[in-house]
Amino acid sequence: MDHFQLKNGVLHAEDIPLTELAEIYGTPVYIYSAATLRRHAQVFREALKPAGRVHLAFAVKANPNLAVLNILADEGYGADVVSAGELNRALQAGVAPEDIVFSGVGKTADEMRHGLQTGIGQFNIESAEEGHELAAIAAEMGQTPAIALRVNPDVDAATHAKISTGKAENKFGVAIDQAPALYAELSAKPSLNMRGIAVHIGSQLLSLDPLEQAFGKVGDLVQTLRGQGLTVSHVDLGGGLGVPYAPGEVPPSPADYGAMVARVTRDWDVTLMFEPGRVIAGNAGVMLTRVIRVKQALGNPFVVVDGAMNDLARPALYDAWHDFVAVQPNGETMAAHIVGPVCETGDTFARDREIDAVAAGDLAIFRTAGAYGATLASTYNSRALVPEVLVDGSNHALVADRIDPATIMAAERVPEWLK
Ligand SMILES: Cc1ncc(COP(=O)(O)O)c(C=O)c1O
Ligand SMILES: N[C@@H](CCCC[NH3+])C(=O)O
Repeated sequence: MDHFQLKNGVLHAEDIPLTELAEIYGTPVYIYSAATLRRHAQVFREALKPAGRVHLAFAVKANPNLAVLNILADEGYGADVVSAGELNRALQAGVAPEDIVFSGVGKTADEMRHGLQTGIGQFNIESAEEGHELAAIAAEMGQTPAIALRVNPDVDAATHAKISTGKAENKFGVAIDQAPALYAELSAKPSLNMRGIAVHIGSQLLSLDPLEQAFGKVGDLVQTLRGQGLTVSHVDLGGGLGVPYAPGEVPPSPADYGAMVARVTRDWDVTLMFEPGRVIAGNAGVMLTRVIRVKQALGNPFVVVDGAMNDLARPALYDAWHDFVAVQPNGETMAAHIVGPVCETGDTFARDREIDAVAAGDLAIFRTAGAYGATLASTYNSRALVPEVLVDGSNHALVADRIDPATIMAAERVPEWLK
């Protein structure tokens, strides 16, 4: 069920009209629905019931807001983190250290120490170099962290090139053919508890086939490793499940995903781990924006909104589609380009799109902005950092301030010698 719905002609977030939220918090602003987050967390968990022993870790990168993480921690989710900053957020939100998985190709020595001091549940290591470095640091600290080796199965996830991670040319993981030798080498290190394999081939996947192909290769690897007398008790299958953005886009349902996972992993006898991000948070958020003006042009008019590429970067980065919907639709439509005020041609949300008719001063939302939305925001063009609001039934609260350019400027210095 969609928690952003029209009631009496006005789009609401749960029980609150978006007109009211715009009045209170200003625009542009991200609005999250707590009910949607909880429901998605529950649906995903339910979908994986047939797969047996599972550990769910929300991919913090998708939406690191502390209020969002609190909700997911309450739903029993651990956290998949890729930096000390994300690790600290997860801890602050109440995620137990043992439920935290540390992924990423570029963990620094300091970040490894921090993870070890904190007692996180698992490091997913992505190279021989990283494995040796972590072994040395763990030995120094007298620890034996649990480790999964992330493999690169060389499978085409059929998603945007910039969010594909499982092809041989991508920087992620160890080539799957090299995994047996490296796994054996690292298993011999007394300071590492080698316990599993991790895989994540990309994000916004719209077909289960590449996932099934990758998981099949991982299953073969598990057999090979066990055949070598090595222990494999955990397999982390990553995230990646897509969400519908554009009309006609139909991603596999969590239930279909769960059924495929259960079928492919039936004989593995491991604890399965998952790192969902977008499927939990994507549809739980919208970006609310106000039309500054409608500029007539040679072709279709430009609808200039007060949200920009620095607030919602996905269209500029990946040519991504986000539905644009008027908060108080009048039943008419118009063909237009939707653009922000930033001085880049790439600050374009849509071209020649048939949208709800809007005029200067009207409110509208970009849908499906709860994942990789606010977290990718910047202050480019000295714009404010976009704020975030959480709605929970008839409650609403600012969960991330609008950081204005003066605050950013206050953190800058002109050296004495230039004065
Ligand atoms: C290692 C890892 N795990 C999990 C995720 C979350 O992916 P998604 O948001 O597509 O579920 C990502 C991002 O693609 C990732 O790189
Ligand atoms: N930022 C990307 C997803 C990146 C996934 C990171 N592993 C997006 O908005 O689609």
